[in-house]
Formats: sequence, C-alpha cells, structure tokens
Amino acid sequence: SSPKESLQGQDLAVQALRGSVSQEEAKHLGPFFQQVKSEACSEEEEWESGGCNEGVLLNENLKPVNYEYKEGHEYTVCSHIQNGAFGEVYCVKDNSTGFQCAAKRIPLDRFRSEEVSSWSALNSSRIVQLYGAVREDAFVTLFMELKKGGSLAQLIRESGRLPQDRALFYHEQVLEALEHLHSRRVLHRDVKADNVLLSQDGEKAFLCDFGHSEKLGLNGKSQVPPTGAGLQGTETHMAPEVVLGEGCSSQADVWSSCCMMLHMLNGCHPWTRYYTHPLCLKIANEPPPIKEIPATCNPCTADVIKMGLEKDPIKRALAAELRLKVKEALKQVGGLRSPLKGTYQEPA
Ligand SMILES: CN1C=C[C@@](O)(C#Cc2ccnc(-n3nc(C(N)=O)c4cc(F)ccc43)c2)C1=O
Repeated sequence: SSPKESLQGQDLAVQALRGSVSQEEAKHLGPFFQQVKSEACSEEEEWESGGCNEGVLLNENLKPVNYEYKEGHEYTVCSHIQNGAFGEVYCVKDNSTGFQCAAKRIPLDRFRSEEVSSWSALNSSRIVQLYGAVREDAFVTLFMELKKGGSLAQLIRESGRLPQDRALFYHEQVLEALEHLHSRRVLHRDVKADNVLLSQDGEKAFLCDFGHSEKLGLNGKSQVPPTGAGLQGTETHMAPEVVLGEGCSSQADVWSSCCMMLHMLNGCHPWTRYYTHPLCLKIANEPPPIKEIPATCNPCTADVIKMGLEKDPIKRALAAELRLKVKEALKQVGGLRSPLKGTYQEPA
C-alpha cells in the first residue's frame, strides 16, 4: 500500500480504538495520542463531565475491565514516588492481577504525543519499559516498569557526590542509551540525573522521560521550532546551540550527559557555583565549564568531559565515540569498585 493508504489504514485502526482502553501493540500508541491531542481542544466539556477514558495497554498484567482502566476502579495508587515540573509519579497496583508498576500522570494540555511515539521507536534494555498510556478525563497516565533503585539524582543527593568510578559507570550506560536513541533519530532533550533510574542494586541504569523528546528529520536536524515554549530541557544542562536557538541535533544530548557527569562528580549542577540565573547567556558566551572538572580526576576522565563539552556541536564527540572513551577511563581507574552507598562526600 502507498504511504497515504497506510496512513489512512492507521487512522482507521486508531478510530476503532478510540473511546475505550484495550490491550494493543505499541505501534498504535503514537498515532492514538496524536489524535487525542489534536481533538482535545474541541472536547473541553466532555472532560469536565468525567466522561473520557481511552488508551492502549501493552502489558498483559494491566487488565482493562469492560474497556475501562481508571484510578480507584481497575487500578489503585499505592504511594507517591515523586513530583516534578512534568507531573507526578506514583506506584500503582492493578486490582485484578496485583501487578505493581510506576505511573506518571500529566495534564493532557501539557502532554506531548512524542512522549509515547518516541519511546515506541526504541527497543533497548537501557530504556525504561513503557506498559501503556491511558487518558482519564483531563489527564494522561503513562504506566512503566517500577525501578526500585530510584533516580540517579536521588543517589547523588544521598551521597553528596559520587566517586569517579561510579560516575563513569553510569555515564557509560547513559551513553549506550543515547547511542540507541540517536541511531533511531530520536533526541531526548532533557538528559540529567533525574531522568536516569537505577536497579535496586545500583548495577543498572535506565534512561527515562521522553516528555521533551523529538524525532529528528532525515537530515538529522530538529524539526521543532527551537523556541517552543515548555519544550526547554533543564537550563544548567543545555548545550550552547540550544540556548542560542540554533535548533539542536543529537549532539545536544551528549553535552547534557557531560553536564550530568559534572553533577555526579561535584554533587551540584554545572555553572551554578559561578553564575546566577538566567544561565543561557553565560552558556552561550563563556568557555565550557571544564574548570569544574575535579583536579583529582584521572586525565582520561577529564578528556571525556572535554570531548563532550565542545561548544561546536560538529567538533563534539558522538555518543558512540564518547562511550568508548568512558570505557577506557573506567578501565584506567580500575573499574567499578566503590560501594553503591559509601560515606557521604560533601558537594564541591
Ligand atoms: C517509559 N516512560 C513513560 C513515561 C516516561 O516518559 C517517563 C518518565 C519519568 C519521569 C520522571 N520520573 C520517573 N520515574 N519513574 C520511576 C520508576 N519508573 O520507578 C521513578 C522512580 C523514582 F524514584 C523517581 C522518578 C521516577 C519517570 C518514560 O520514560
């Protein structure tokens, strides 16, 4: 079938799913919520009447009943995990299977269908598994696997700062996730420790939160207007080309991953010890924050951060190249040897 016919077929498949919650394949998620978003503004009154519950579940342990999946009916909130600029994250339990997972709840007017369509384009063990997406009136709830180790940001807060070997260990896994994203022309656009989750034993790291993500064009360039409100990531981790509104490529994620590296090593975000907000002008005009690399770092670790904090995105290392350099640095420091929760180290 021609691309137009397959799009029409896709639209018909989505139309058949609308208005109910069913267990389907991941490929329907993106088109489903693109339609939900495009129609949302015209159905204001319906949400208020509490009349809308529709979506797609991907995991057979999340069971809709009579094509419905609603909080307090088919599933129950067990505890609140975290709130953030994006929305709230809860631990929830399916009432018929008892299965526990995490759920992120976002107001529909702040939800971007890219959050599910970007994820659907991926297939990596370094990325948090999505279990489904359901609209309940004016909210979208995204179900995903529960990561009992919490976020890397929480670990840094509890530790003060991370030892060099552990920082390199997590940086390598995040770069592996970015390598996968970029090979599928997906840009994360908000790489930071808050969006890296850990297994209970701290041995595995997983990238999450595709709420700012976007699918790059065939030319590898961003198709979203750079100044889109609310599309901004985290200012301290923004690459120079992003703050300059020059549109961004996958290289913006590499820059952010090295800002995250400085956050792990120093226990504080880059720029914040030397500059006040707004930081965007400093990021654009000042040299990269390589003076924040701890003097105690192995020279190979320092090289990693310098290669990832090149101001010119063309000169900046690719995720794949930087991952090899991180692997070498980790070897130079003797591999991962520090405990997950060692003695508290005062932030820099
Ligand atoms: C697959 N998928 C679906 C939605 C998604 O875009 C997200 C997210 C997100 C944002 C912030 N925080 C968490 N977050 N999740 C967990 C968890 N799953 O256990 C979690 C646990 C914490 F301790 C703190 C924050 C947490 C998850 C995404 O990627």
